[in-house]
Amino acid sequence: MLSVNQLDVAYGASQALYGVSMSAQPGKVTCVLGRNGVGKTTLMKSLSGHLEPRAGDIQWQGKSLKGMAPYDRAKQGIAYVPQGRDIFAQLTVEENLQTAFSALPKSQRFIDPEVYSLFPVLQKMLKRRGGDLSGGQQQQLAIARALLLRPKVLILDEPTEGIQPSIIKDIGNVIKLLRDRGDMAIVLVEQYLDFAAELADEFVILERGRVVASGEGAELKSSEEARRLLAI
Ligand SMILES: Nc1ncnc2c1ncn2[C@@H]1O[C@H](COP(=O)(O)OP(=O)(O)OP(=O)(O)O)[C@@H](O)[C@H]1O
Repeated sequence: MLSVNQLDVAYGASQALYGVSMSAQPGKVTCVLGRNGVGKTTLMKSLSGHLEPRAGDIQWQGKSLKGMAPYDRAKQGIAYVPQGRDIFAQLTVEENLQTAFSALPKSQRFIDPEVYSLFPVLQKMLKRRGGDLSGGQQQQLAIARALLLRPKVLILDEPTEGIQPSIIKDIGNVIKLLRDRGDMAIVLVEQYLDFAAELADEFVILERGRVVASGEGAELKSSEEARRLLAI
């Protein structure tokens, strides 16, 4: 289990998270929801090791991740797909996938064909440059690259942002499939309540850096409070 306990995170003098606690379990999708600027990305960057909290702790399988760099967290199986995707525009799709290899032992440095069965479009585009892909295809590439790490925790920061509906549906199906395998904890940041409600087993809602609601995914669809907190 990934557990976040009383996390405070600040950018210099400006505090972005206040006493945030949450957990994510294998075989479940945990959705982190909230409007723009409430601290969702700050929380994800703290999980991935790109930001070090001012107070509180993050534990994976009972061990603190304090001070552990993103690269070492990736080696521990914590994979992060950032908002904006971070695809290398000048590298081909294949080369983008291969950038995952540096965090893998030599025996695992190959592109698992499963990635192509999850995202068939990538196989067709292996020699195309990352920058020539559509936003949706780049998102699929970023998720595929993270999956090559054989993650135990998969962190997806707004994978649906700016993406056409058919690809959103495909990404939703992949998330369900990965969840149903039972060995991966998925943390999904979302702005769209309907997409989140369809996938969430658990949820937390942030407002101004604090957790203001949490519960079982099944409650999300009918939750008036969720609608109020997420309405623009
Ligand atoms: N690099 C930074 N330096 C200073 N303040 C920052 C920085 N990044 C984010 N913030 C501030 O921290 C707060 C939380 O931002 P964050 O990006 O985590 O929110 P978010 O919920 O992910 O928003 P969005 O949905 O727009 O991505 C905001 O007030 C934001 O202005």
